[in-house]
Amino acid sequence: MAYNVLVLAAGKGQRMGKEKNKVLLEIKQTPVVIHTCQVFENDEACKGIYLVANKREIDEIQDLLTEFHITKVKQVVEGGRERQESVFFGLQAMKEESNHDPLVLIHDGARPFIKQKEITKVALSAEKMGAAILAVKVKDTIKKVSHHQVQETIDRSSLWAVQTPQAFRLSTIYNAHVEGEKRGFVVTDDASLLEQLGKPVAVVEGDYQNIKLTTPEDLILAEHYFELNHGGNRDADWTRI
Ligand SMILES: Nc1ccn([C@@H]2O[C@H](COP(=O)(O)OP(=O)(O)OP(=O)(O)O)[C@@H](O)[C@H]2O)c(=O)n1
Ligand SMILES: C[C@](O)(CO)[C@H](O)COP(=O)(O)O
Repeated sequence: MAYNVLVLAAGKGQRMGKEKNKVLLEIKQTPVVIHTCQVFENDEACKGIYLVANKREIDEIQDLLTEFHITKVKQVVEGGRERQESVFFGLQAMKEESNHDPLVLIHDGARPFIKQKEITKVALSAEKMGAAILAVKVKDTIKKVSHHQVQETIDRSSLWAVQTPQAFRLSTIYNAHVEGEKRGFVVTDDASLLEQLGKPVAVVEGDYQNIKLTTPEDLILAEHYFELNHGGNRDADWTRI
């Protein structure tokens, strides 16, 4: 099973509240997005990385890719205003370079703790089912709230928290983005486009450690996950940033 991966790094990281884009923050002197790319660089099933970045950060990211020997990057693509647009720009670049219909994994650059096991699981599921996502069962009680009043408690037995990578045939997800644009779909993940078009999406159990670095407290968790996975170096000094 071979695939190309689209790594998304063109956000602003506003919820993180730091001076720089959160995917450029460092864990042990290595930027988050490089940690993410290294996972795919080391996966022999990954045949190409397409990295989507902010226009003003492309040169910095190109230098980082060289410095950290990320050799599988085929293109660094300029992102869009929203994640959905960034994905579409990345898919367009991938489609222009592909002479076949490869499996494509779409992954948040802000999720550096993705593991090989989950990548393989979601890719194999998509190869079989056409589309697959990683998700983990929610652990909290979820309520619908309006004006600080509980409206409804949602039965959590069927609720899952969705992660990335999300995996598809390139033509499937590219066409879904085109159709979604035509119909004015606004989505926060790519599988939603297929769902709204009535197409099936398989769910593969993910790993709770595959967190998306979003708010400052995620950085504390990231430091511990890094130690857990890379040995006990406490070099991740978030106060430096
Ligand atoms: N226009 C955008 C927005 C987001 N992303 C990427 O999509 C992933 C998930 O998005 P999110 O966590 O929301 O990142 P930001 O948009 O940067 O965060 P915020 O909403 O706090 O600004 C991130 O790796 C982010 O870099 C992107 O490539 N292009
Ligand atoms: C794609 C995603 O990570 C799945 O949970 C999530 O939807 C991204 O949302 P964000 O607001 O762009 O971080």
